[in-house]
Amino acid sequence: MASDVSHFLHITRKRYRKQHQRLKELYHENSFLVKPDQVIKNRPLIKYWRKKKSLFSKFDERPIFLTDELWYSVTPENIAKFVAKFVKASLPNATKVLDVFCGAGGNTIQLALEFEKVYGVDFSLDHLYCTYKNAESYNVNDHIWLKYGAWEKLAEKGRFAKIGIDFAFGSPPWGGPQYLQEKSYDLETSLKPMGITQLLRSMISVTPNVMLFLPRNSNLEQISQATMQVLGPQGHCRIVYVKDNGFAKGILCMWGPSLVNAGQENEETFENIDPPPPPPSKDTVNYNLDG
Ligand SMILES: C[S@@+](CC[C@H](N)C(=O)[O-])C[C@H]1O[C@@H](n2cnc3c(N)ncnc32)[C@H](O)[C@@H]1O
Repeated sequence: MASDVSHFLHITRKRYRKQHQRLKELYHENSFLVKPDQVIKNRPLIKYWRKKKSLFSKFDERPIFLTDELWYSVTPENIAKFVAKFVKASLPNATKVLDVFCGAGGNTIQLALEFEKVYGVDFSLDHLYCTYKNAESYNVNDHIWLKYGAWEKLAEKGRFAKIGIDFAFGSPPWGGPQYLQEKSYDLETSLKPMGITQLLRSMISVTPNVMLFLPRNSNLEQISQATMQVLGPQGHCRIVYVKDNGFAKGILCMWGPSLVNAGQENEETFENIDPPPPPPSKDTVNYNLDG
């Protein structure tokens, strides 16, 4: 379905004139469209180009839009699909969900395939535009509502506190591919735009059901500390290690009783995330997704 420019200009209000104009230009120039014969000049991006269909399975069928930064920061489709299906199974009555750092829409799109309304936030207009265009390629653009702005400011103003968000997801910037150079990733100083305690607090102010996608070498002690600081000594966090084709991709940290108690408590390892998992149940001990 082709959209006209008026369909996504709600990303910026008329009063943000510069951003409004920029969005119109991006649209008219079809900016950031990845062409099939594109020459990737930025060498570190070549490895992402080679596995582009793991980022968006529709790469060869439908137009996909990515900035250089998004090539390495978009959530691969099978992980995003797993997240969306896991949340749907844990919170079957949820209707409104929030993706705090929506980037290229990897998570927003999969959430929109499961839930009625997905709010996406990003402080990059180029990225919001990519989210919208990619959502169009997956025919879910009518389910998404995009908000331009820095999350810390929107949270401080309580922008999403009163609209009844059922679940909030966040894949915050890890600081580029060099995040693995730290033996133990410091979640208070390396995570952007704020440390884990502040980020969790800001998301919990919107909904009790929160999930973050974080580096696999994250300092778990800091997650425990953040949980206690924000939720008190009785607070619980569940950590799921995500592996794809045998490679650890990151961890999913979740808060809120429905997410924490779905399936088994404590830690699990998820192997090869395609095909999507069965709905979590109390009886499930480990999800073996190797097929
Ligand atoms: C790791 S990417 C998210 C990838 C996304 N989940 C996807 O699948 O495409 C992080 C995103 O957060 C955005 N971002 C960084 N700091 C932000 C802030 N303070 N407020 C809102 N968005 C921010 C960046 O522009 C980037 O698009």
